[in-house]
Amino acid sequence: MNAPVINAGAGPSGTTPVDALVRFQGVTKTYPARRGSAAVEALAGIDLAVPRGSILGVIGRSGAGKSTLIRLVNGLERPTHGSVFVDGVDVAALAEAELREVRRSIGMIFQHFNLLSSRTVYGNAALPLEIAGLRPAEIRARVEPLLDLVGLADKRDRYPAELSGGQKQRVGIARALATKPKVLLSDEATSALDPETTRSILDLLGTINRELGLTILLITHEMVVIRGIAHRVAVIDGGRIVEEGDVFDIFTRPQNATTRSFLADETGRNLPAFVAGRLRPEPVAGGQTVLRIVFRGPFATHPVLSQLSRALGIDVNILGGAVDAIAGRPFGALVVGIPSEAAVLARTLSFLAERGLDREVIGHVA
Ligand SMILES: Nc1ncnc2c1ncn2[C@@H]1O[C@H](COP(=O)(O)OP(=O)(O)OP(=O)(O)O)[C@@H](O)[C@H]1O
Repeated sequence: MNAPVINAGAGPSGTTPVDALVRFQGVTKTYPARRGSAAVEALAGIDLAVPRGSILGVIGRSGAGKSTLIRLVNGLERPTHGSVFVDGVDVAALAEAELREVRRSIGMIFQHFNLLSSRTVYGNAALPLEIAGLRPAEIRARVEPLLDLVGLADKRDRYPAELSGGQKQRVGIARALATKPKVLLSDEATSALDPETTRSILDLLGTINRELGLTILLITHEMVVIRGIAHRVAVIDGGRIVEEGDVFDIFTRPQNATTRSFLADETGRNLPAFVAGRLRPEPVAGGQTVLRIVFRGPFATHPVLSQLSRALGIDVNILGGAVDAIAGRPFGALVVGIPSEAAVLARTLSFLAERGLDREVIGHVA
């Protein structure tokens, strides 16, 4: 197979073919017309690689095509055109019996956990191994360390009804790992959980990725999931990948409108209401020009605003923003007001440019 060369961060400036554990190549999925409803093109022209050992997050709104994408990986759906490779095997070309074999190398966790209420924690985690025909001693040797890994060793004889949502998802993770999969598919696995529990489940998935080297493909509608765990992100909208790249790059320099809207609350892109309501396109005499300044990496911790204020002899008014870390790297987006004189604006923009900061004039206020 001639692997297409794409930039997935695995080599210098995108010149190295990615060692993809999962690869979508020219994938289109059209659900045929049914009585009373037209055909739906759920996915169109998807080219996407999940590099081996990495975590790729796919984010999109409801109906964007996320579930379809993930169901193509385990062969629950077949593409209308194109191929989906899992470790080099085109799952779309497999007969049902071969597909069952490949599915053993794919673990999956779900939004609503999908546990059997009549089975204990141990019984749920052991289920795929029972189905695969392993002996009880082999099953025990596999499941007990997994219950330790997910922090549920002391709950092994409890039933799902006795567990919290986070604990249920930990059982789901143990069950997904039982067959030693090559890839873990996560379908909105934290969407039913509160923020703190979400954090702990994401931490667990991060640990599993690092310690077991497990490749993870996750779909979500929450940017917090992407920033918490993913190395790379693909933004899907209307069945197409509209933006894809390193999480820090996409968070700090989003190019696409859909990406920007997902990021609005995350990274200080939303203007405070008291500014947004007063914004005008033209400068106002005696007023302020409103700028958004993006600090990336080491610049996030530099006292650039006080330097700007001193160098130009102006007041810099902080109107909003956020300073945080994304994928472990410092990042800030601040909205500031400076005196709205053309000369001040020109000098401010060149001051910021000299320091390598991204800057954007948003408008003017009285
Ligand atoms: N089995 C099906 N038959 C017909 N249309 C379908 C089928 N499954 C999904 N679709 C349609 O395909 C499009 C993509 O759906 P999909 O479930 O993949 O999106 P999604 O991003 O996962 O949405 P959500 O977050 O709401 O689950 C939608 O327009 C949906 O209505």
